[in-house]
Amino acid sequence: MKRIRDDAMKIGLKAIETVLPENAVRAALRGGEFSGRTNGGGKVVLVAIGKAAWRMAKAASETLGDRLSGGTVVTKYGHSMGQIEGLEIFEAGHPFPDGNTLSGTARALEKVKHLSEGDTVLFLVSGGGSALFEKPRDGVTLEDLVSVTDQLLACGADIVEINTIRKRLSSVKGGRFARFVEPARLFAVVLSDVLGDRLDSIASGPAHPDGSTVRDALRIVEKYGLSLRPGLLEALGEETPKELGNVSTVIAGSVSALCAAAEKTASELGYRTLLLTTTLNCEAREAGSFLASIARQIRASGTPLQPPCAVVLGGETVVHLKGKGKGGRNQELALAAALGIRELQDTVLLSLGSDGTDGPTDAAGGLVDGHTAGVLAGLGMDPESLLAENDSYRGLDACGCLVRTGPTGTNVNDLAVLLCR
Ligand SMILES: O=C(O)C(=O)CO
Repeated sequence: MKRIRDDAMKIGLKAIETVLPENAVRAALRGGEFSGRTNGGGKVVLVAIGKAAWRMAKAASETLGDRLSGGTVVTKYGHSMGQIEGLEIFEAGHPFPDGNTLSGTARALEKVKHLSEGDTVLFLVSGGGSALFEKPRDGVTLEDLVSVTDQLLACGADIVEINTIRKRLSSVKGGRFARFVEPARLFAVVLSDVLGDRLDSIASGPAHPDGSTVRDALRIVEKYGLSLRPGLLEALGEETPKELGNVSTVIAGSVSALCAAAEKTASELGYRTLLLTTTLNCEAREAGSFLASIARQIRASGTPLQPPCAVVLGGETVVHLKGKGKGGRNQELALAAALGIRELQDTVLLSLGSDGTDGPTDAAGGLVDGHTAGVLAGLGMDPESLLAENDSYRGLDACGCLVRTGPTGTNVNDLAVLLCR
């Protein structure tokens, strides 16, 4: 089993490497679209927002050198790795915006305020941008934003719903930042952490026409019984830009790129590949059992693929916590799969978060095989009880099946790879 476990790790780590912010930004800036846009001269001013902002900005600064006329980076506390020549760096609150969010954003706006038609704003966007890039709409306070974010995070709303509300309380979200920089052009490089790569939802879409409407926003308020004071309801009633004429966008990293890279390595290692989905979004343990059923089918009848084969999935599963244990969605998926592939030879399942952090643990996910359930039983642990207690971390740790990568610096959802040799 060692060889196939090693193959799974190679596939997972190489896939993450492909979507590291540095690689993603360099590839986007070397592409013809950006060069074509900036060849005619004019200033290029950088604005980088999100958890990967520092690393994206560093790569842009190294790639563009003195073509950059300064800029601003706003990232989460602890995510800056020092000064970058010519750029101002702010660290700020996440998931709740704070005073630094507002001052970092104000500086960014200041620098792009008086640009002209031949100038370009290089806008580097990554997950977390909603909390880190903010200028509240007139009449909306920082305290309002914190209270609304708090309600939205607690009520079970998904990221598209959460950001539908955030956009309307903001002067920079929902396409309004792109309007602000007019007549300059804006070139956005986006590292997507939203399933389906909805550009109007990633970081609340500061430079993308907003696909959501006032009606959607009001429906969300009603659905979750949000308590908003009248001034905020008024802000929700104002429509966001639906068309922008000054923006080009490249999605430089996403779960699709993560999966494509996994398929490529698997195929180089001699596996037939099948990309099953890039929008996996169900309960983690159900995804694990489903993948185990596919493994059994492959072993029994060579369908849908003959071994050696790799089935690749991307997305983000959910866990509805019932127990008091410790774990994460990837670990729970792996543990459920371990039960289902019990005693299958040459079969492994890897599930890991591309950011290197799975739930409130130091692991990125789990790597299990046909022996894992038996090993757990030998240690006196019952996989079913571990699952019932949401205690996947303890079980996988005990049998050496946790994957620890440390923080990877990127964040494009999760990857699962089923390998059968
Ligand atoms: O809106 C955000 O900040 C997210 O993390 C989703 O992109």
